[in-house]
Amino acid sequence: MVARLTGVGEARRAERFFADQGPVVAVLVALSVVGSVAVAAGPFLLRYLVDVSLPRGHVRDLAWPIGLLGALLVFESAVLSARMALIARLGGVVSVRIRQTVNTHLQRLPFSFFPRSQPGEVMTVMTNDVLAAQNAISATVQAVICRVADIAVGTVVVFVLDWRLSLAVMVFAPATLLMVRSGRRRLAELSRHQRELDGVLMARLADTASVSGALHVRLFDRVDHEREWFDAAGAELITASRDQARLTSRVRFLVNLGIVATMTVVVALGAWLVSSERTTLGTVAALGGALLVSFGPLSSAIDLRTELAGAGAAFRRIFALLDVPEDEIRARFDTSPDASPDRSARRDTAGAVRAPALTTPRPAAPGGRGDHRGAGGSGRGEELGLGVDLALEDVWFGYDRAGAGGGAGGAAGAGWDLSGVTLRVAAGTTTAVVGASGAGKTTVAYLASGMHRPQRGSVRLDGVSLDDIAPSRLHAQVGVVPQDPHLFHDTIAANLRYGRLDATDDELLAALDAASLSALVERLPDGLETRVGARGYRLSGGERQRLAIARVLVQSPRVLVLDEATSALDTVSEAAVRAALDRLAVGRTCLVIAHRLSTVIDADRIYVLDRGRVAQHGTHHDLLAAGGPYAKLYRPTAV
Ligand SMILES: Nc1ncnc2c1ncn2[C@@H]1O[C@H](COP(=O)(O)OP(=O)(O)OP(=O)(O)O)[C@@H](O)[C@H]1O
Repeated sequence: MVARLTGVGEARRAERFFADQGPVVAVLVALSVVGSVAVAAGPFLLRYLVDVSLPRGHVRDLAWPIGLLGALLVFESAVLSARMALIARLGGVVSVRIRQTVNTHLQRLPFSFFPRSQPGEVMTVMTNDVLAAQNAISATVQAVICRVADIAVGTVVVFVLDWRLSLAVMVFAPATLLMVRSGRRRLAELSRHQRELDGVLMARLADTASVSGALHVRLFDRVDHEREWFDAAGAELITASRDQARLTSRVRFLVNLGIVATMTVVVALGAWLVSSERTTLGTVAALGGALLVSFGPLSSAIDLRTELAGAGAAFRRIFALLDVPEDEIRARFDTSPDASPDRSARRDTAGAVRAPALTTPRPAAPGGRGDHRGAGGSGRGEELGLGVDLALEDVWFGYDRAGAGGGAGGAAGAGWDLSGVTLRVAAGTTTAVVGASGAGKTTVAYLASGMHRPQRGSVRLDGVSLDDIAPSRLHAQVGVVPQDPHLFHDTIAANLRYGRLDATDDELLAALDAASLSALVERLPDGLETRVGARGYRLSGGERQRLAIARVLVQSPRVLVLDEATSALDTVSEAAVRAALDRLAVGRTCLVIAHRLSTVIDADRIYVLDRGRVAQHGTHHDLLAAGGPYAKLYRPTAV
């Protein structure tokens, strides 16, 4: 229904968002029929009033038809407001459904989607496009259910009143209807343009109004530049909406012209029929009333057309987002009820391989209750130093190949950011990855934590490929402290519980203590319940990093991936972060991405990356003694 009206094939898919709203639609249909029938009685009463009551000239003969007419109008108004309330409810349900579906889909997307997407793009879909879709669905339901009833009943009434006059209407009305169709393509084009501009505007706003965006706008004194950019884009948007309004009003004028022409013909023909006593004055008056009931919906069809043209572009964007393929591995292990009807990655539970046994006990969280996920042994104070080993085996990865289906094709070195990397971190040991900027160190961290999947080769935990481990299980085992840890705009406690939802306050305090943050939290007025501000900007850089470390302490994983960013900190902060990291690393399998060589001297093994390849590996002393890339990298820092 929506598809045909919008002229957008994808809109058919939107019908699923209100597929279970059958009862509401049924009540709407019933109300519409009742309302239209009530209105249909109006013209007959009018005819009686003009042809019978008025000539008699008695007040009592006028009173009851007028009273009944008034009562009918009141009844029709009540039906109309009930109808509007139901349509609003339907629209509300639909918009929430669309948002839920998009959100479910977003959470199931692979991480690689996000660095590629424009900031604010998703928000525009969630706000503007969902609103346009909601309005279109409400307008369509209104048009299709309610107005069809009005037009159908109106047409019958017109025929019953006088078939000759209604024939005149039948000749002119289709021409009026055709006018509604005029300018449809141009209107759709303008709507699409307007929506695109809107999207660009919102995306820029999301970028410049984010904490770091706002900081950089001010640091580079680009306040006027941003304002001018926004004003120029706004002016373009105004032009687009003015063009749209102009086109809509032109179509509306043509339609009104058609209605006036029809009415004129009806009045002229009616006058002739009355004067030649072939019909009564009351019939012509009643017919005029009935036509108003039928033509009213016709002229508002123009607004519907505008609404739907905009919705076509909105649906296209919503479904473009829903068509981004989900993370196949997550889909394979997902056992939740399928909330998204648009899942493109099929679930293949039969193909799901069991996760590794991972039976070795893992280190307990500081002051914590050990392994809470039943993935092996548990308990405070259990033997540390045991864990799982982590290995990258002949891993090939290219960002520009990600999402393109990977594949084995492509010559070595062409478009690969990692080429044939093999790297092992024995259980309970620390392995460091070093290399020049852009060598691929952070990419190794992404692969080791399953954020990106290699196109060739494999990443293994205890010999089991990450592809065969359910994401929930994998992320319980592998903790990551990224280069720029994200804190959510929530309390310290909530941020820490991102590590483990059921952690007790005591466990949180113990983790904060291990990260040397106890003093800070004690100083804060609301303690654990203090909000850290957008992205944690109410904390210092070092405090943010230590809070991120404490979060991973709460998570208490067996494998740790640390993408160090201590170079951004002053010496005191760095020492505090380093101490927290050391405490976090005890007894765990650690992969340290080192941006400063001074931090890796004690690592059990060091891998030197050079343009995505392993150039050397060994201990600090072996590598120094061997000369080569490591010695070259180390020397400048050893001064
Ligand atoms: N999201 C991305 N999309 C495309 N290319 C990327 C992306 N992220 C990184 N790269 C590219 O991959 C290569 C390796 O990047 P990576 O971030 O792993 O380097 P790094 O060794 O960690 O560098 P640094 O020490 O400067 O952080 C670089 O050439 C980089 O430009």
